[in-house]
Amino acid sequence: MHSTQRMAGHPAIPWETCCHGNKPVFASQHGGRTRKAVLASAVFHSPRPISGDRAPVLGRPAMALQMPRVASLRRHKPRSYPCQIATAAAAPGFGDSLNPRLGSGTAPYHSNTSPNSTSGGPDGCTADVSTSSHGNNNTFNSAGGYNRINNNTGRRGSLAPLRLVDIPGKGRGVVATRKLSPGELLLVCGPLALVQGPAQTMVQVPQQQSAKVGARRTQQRPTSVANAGAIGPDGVTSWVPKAAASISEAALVSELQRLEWSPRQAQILAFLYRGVQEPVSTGRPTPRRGVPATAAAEAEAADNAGGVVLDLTDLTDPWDGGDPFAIATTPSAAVSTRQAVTGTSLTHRSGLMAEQLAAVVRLNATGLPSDDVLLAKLYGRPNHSFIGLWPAHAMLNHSCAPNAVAVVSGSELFIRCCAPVPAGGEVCITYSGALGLGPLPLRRALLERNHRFRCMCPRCMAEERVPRELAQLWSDIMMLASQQLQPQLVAAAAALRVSSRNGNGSSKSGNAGGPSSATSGQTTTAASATAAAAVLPSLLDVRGQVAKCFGLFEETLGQLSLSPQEALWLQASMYPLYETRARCAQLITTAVSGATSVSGVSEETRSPEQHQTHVQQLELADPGELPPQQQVQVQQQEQQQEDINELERRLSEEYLDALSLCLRLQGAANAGSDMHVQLAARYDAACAAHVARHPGPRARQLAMDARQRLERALGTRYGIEGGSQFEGTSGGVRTEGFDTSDPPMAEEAEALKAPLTAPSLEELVAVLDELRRQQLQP
Ligand SMILES: C[S@@+](CC[C@H](N)C(=O)[O-])C[C@H]1O[C@@H](n2cnc3c(N)ncnc32)[C@H](O)[C@@H]1O
Repeated sequence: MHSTQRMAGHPAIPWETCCHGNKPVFASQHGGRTRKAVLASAVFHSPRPISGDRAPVLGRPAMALQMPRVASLRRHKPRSYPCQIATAAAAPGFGDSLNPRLGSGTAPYHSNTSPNSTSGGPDGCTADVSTSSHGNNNTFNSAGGYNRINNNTGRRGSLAPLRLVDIPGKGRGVVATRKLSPGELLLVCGPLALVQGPAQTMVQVPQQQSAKVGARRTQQRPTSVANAGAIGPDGVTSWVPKAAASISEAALVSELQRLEWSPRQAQILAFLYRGVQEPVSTGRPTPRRGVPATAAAEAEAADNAGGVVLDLTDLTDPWDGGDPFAIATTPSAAVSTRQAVTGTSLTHRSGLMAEQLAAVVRLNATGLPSDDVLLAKLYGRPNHSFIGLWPAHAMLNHSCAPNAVAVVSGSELFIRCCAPVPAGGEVCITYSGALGLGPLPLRRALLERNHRFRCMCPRCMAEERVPRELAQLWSDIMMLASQQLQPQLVAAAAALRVSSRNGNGSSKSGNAGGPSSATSGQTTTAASATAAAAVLPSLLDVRGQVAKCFGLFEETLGQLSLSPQEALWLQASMYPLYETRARCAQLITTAVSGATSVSGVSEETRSPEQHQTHVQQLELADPGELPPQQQVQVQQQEQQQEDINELERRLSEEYLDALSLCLRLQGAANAGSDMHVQLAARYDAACAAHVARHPGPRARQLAMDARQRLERALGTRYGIEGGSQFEGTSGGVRTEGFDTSDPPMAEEAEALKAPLTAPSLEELVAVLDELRRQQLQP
């Protein structure tokens, strides 16, 4: 099981001496005490080369790592496509969607990705902006108020002072005319058209095995931290319904063709189509993908939009309140894009032909395997896969360090600020989903391929300054992590699952049966402990390699002159490595727990009656009254237990540290995404389990810190009623900055509070707990 990949020139590392060749020393012939002693020494003496290893100096050949040459990043074919809404949402088959802009946010480096503190800095996209030729700024209240709410429900609209402008090199975009803060609700958008899949009431997470381990352990002793805060044995963290349907762009095109259009909706559509036609000149100009319009259609589209100035507020509620459009359901989704597009070349009522409608959809639509799971649960609604066109949302440009996040709930799309935006700064979302947590070449390739522009956001610019040799080294490290270390972890996790299943079965039979079944139960438990121990060498190997990669990466990062924010962004681009580290630490914790779950070979071979007597002796007898030989035995066992507890505490802290760093990186580059929230919830649960098992001031501090970070992540995505991190917000609607001396505005602000009241932290945490309980169910 040992990997042969080692850092060149590094001496054998101490823990290798604990493994005889490739054979684990934890084989059953070792006595319980011996096994534990070896186990403790193996883990305690594992290498700590994080800062100790020499880093290559700049210019040194990048391949300091001995690893198989792997396909270059550029040739690496991602398994799924980015989506416009930052999310980890990945559902089986969704990546097969015909829509290249849709699909899961699954990171390409691992078969399943887990889904980061909300420390994401300002986007800095303060590009020279000029007032839009399209924008009608009359409705904007320069006193700092929101724009009008133009619908019957009083829900949809622009809630912050935003302005639609022309941004050089990007077409149109949205800027803030005052400072915005994380958690602030910016836009509540209604769709122009929406296709939803069938209702999904079941939220299934392929993490059950890990959860079962947790359930079993809780019967024996306090919750294991590794299981309480699990990233999951396969790194799957998504709460997305399993049966999520794949909906193609074609379904949305059909829906656009089907709808009865008034001139207003036709204008909005033509307005969106203009974005398809306009050339983009950022960086290296790349060809736009817009389908050349026929002269007649172009003239008609121009006519429809011509002279009409649409503002952001005109786009937030295309159907003027309510849901006059019927939400289409999936049958039409079965139509392929080709059929839908070539089958009809009719000019649409908007003046656009089917090809042009398809281009509008391709460039502006958004779809996911599920709308927001947490909100659906909170409001008792089913989830739906969907593809929709929200025109106001479609005005937001992309940044790899987004400062806004979009959340779809039912037919509504909410946009919240997720990192501070200075007055005049551009408000950007990410189009990359989880793939945003990858390196520059990968992000660029995907954006160029799917969206036809070259991203020049501050994060990309910082990463562009990294010397070629280092970029190559980092890319090699990522390849090692994804192509070798992660598969090794997946195999180890599978072996642990099997061992825990055996252990689970044994404890049942031991409880239910008579003496003979108890004996067989103990034997199985011992076997499962041995199996858990057998996984450790492979895990320790991964841990050593990850630590070396980490040392190299962090040291080379230190050689660059970067601001703290830039350093965080670059670390976020190596997220898979950080995640591998956390996962490895988690699995080691689980394996060690499993390996130490029986207390020795002598116990294994005792008869049930002998065992019972022994337990009573240990628990009830005053050690002073025991015969000397037994006193020594009791002391030895107590010492062993202390050693194991200390080992578990250190491993648990190592896991929490790794998880904490992952959370920080999510906050820097993916704040307010569902991945961020899920990870924050896991960190919170893991810290709570840690403090239960290893109480003390440090553990309590960790738990408090985790709860604050969860609150921040939730507040960023959903807004929190009275959240401590979000002073100035009221029910998710920020009232500070509103000119309350203006009576109509104050009224509107008041009216908004009711329908948009944000959930409280308690409500959200209760839903998170409920989701976790569902995960624990077999
Ligand atoms: C959903 S639209 C955003 C609004 C668009 N700018 C418009 O005028 O209609 C997506 C398109 O905007 C442009 N875009 C978005 N983000 C960009 C960026 N960071 N740099 C350059 N172009 C960008 C690309 O042409 C992309 O295909």
